Amino acid sequence: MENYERLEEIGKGSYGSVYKIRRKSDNQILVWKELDYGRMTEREKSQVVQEVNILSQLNHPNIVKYFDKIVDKEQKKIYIIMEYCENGDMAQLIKKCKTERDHVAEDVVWKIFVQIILALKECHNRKEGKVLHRDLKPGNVFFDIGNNVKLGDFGLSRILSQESEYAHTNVGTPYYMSPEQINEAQYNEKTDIWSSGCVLYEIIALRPPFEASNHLALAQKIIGGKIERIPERYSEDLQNVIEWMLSTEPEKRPSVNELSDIPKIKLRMKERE
Ligand SMILES: CN(C)CCCNS(=O)(=O)c1cccc(Nc2nc(OCC3CCCCC3)c3[nH]cnc3n2)c1
Repeated sequence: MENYERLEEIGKGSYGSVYKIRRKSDNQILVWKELDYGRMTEREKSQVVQEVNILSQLNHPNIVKYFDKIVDKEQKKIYIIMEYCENGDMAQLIKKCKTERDHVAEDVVWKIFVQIILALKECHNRKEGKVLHRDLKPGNVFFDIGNNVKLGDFGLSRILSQESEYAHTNVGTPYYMSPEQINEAQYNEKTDIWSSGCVLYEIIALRPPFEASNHLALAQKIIGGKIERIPERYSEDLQNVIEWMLSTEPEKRPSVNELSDIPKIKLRMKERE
């Protein structure tokens, strides 16, 4: 802890507080996420260790970098030290576009989309075994100082295993819940594809693909699978890829490899090599 100076709180995740910190050795600005394991079962604690180990192995320009962990036995807290993304999260960008009645230009949408797919490719195609994000949403897509996309909180959401009370604290509306999750089927990489489709839709339409005033109506819309066409200014290509990602049946959704073969995506991936 003495290696770091705690600066201001950035916000509260479903697992605990997120602080901006300064590493004293080189004045680098980072963040730490506090995880209170005081009320966790032995199984949950071993899951945290396992998830943090996976996080430490993920090394990709479009995934928030994990640096270190500090275990405070007295306070029963784990501090996960990660890369700080100066330009905030996509939820803020969407809010800004809405208030300024300004849309994100189509080529910017493709640039963001390509980086999300590159991050998912790193995880879904990982040779030591695929890693699922499990909680993709605008609040988990960050931008660094160069406006590069950084997917955050990989695996952290799995740390909140279903039975732990933490998992139910994030009381937000489950806009991004996939049909299979509603039917309590198994979560798999196609579920990450679904939520990425929801994120993409929201950057474009500045609202989620499915909205309702209560969870039941929302679930019916999600299972119904009908989505309004994205604003006319955006191309058919964009509409088609979103519809493909939001197929109600997981098998019908594209894998990250199939998405990478779409010409407009393939082209931009080459540009980034
Ligand atoms: C309280 N709200 C208004 C949000 C205010 C704050 N906006 S914001 O959009 O998150 C924001 C603003 C500027 C910089 C950053 N950088 C940042 N944030 C992280 O997590 C944010 C945290 C995630 C869980 C929920 C709470 C917030 C990171 N995780 C790893 N690297 C991170 N870099 C974020």
